[in-house]
Amino acid sequence: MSVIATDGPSLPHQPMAYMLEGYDCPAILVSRDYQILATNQRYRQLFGDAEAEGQHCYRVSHGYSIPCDQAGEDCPLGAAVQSGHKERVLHVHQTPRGPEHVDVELIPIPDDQGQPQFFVELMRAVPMAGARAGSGKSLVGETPVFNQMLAKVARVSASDAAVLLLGESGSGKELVASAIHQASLRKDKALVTLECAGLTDTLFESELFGHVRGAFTGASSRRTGLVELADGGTLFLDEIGDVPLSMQVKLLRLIETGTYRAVGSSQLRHSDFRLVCATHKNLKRMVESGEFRRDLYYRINVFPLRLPALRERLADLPLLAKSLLQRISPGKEIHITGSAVAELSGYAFPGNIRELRNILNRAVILSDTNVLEGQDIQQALEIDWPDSAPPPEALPSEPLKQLNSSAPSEAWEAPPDLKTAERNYLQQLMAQYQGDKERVAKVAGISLRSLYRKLNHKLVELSK
Ligand SMILES: Nc1ncnc2c1ncn2[C@@H]1O[C@H](COP(=O)(O)OP(=O)(O)OP(=O)(O)O)[C@@H](O)[C@H]1O
Repeated sequence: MSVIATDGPSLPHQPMAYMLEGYDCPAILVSRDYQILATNQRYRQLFGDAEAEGQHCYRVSHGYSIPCDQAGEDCPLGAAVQSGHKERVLHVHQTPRGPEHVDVELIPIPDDQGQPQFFVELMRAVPMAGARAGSGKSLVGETPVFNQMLAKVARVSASDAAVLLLGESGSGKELVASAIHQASLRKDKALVTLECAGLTDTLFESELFGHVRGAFTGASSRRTGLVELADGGTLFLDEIGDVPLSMQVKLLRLIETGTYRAVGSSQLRHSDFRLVCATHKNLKRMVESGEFRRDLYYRINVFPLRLPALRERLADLPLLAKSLLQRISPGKEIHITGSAVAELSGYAFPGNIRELRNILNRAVILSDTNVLEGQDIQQALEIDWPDSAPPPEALPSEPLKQLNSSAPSEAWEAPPDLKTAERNYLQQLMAQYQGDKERVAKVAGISLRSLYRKLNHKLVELSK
């Protein structure tokens, strides 16, 4: 344990500082005015900052000069002062390894009057996600909307509740299902996936429940069902909205009782699995129109988790692009310029991250160098829509409506010129990061000076 010395003989927080070593995760003791009073060994091992003590937590963790809530982020300390209770939030912290997601828990320690006097801040790693390219993590992102989703993923993973992942195609539902499984107590058992789209009743039943030999023509041997394989682990039903009505009742019985019969068998079997389902369809509407069983809907929808579309987290584009480029060309360093990012940010991405990956892949193939410029992206986009025809399922969000049409039937507007797309992108980042220009410049991969120029801000502001 390490405690800061203050003037005078007594250190009122010293007994609490000793307590920090009792936690098996990084822990710090913070005063009401955000000063770090003590750190435990685990914190110093992982965050390595011997000089953290005496500094403000917002500077050490985020490099901010003002508390998080004043910088537009959730501040667990501010929240705990208000509530007097434990508060939890997911933040991206600076670490010696670069930015990392941290699940922060703040425990207020009251004084004699019951008012929060000190705070114990526990910081648990979030191994399922990365906030920098090259982190080796499959789930990448750092925008508030991504972090809010991640916080829910981290929470629900610890439970055994059925999760319903809702999101457009390519937004990462399968990846999140895998992250939930990997972070759960069932991680040492199987994660078994059934893609429900396009299955006939017979196929759905035999895939899920298995069949005995001779159950139907062509069943020459016994087949183990996915439900049996998922015993002890997680069953992931992708595109649950595509399960035929006739099969929904069998699924309901399985979920309610954990029991099933293999096709052609009268023997009742049992399987203990955690259920995760996903769909890009509006199940609620399907329930109303009678296409999806209401009772099944409530069974699978214990914990709904909405995945943001890529166009809702455009500020993640540079990070995602860098990370995907590493996956596309392992071992080869491919750089992406600000103009390429600006070009991408003018696009609506109906196919989300999967589509981003395809566009980057195409751009890499088309480019003669290892630097992707705006024109490479433009070319890659044109290959996809040579006639300037709109992607059929394009559903841009509000900020992008001016760039592309939202309804397939509406006339498609050409994207704006590159300069406008670039300015839109930078303005979106400015809004996202509450006007923190240094952060915006870093995220956009341009110098602070270029940022001012591109936003038409007077350079004189730089000296402020
Ligand atoms: N946050 C993320 N960070 C990095 N890569 C991501 C992220 N989310 C998704 N991807 C990548 O995007 C692609 C599509 O993801 P995934 O298959 O999980 O989407 P999906 O929502 O399940 O799509 P569908 O509904 O079409 O099945 C994959 O290559 C995945 O690795």
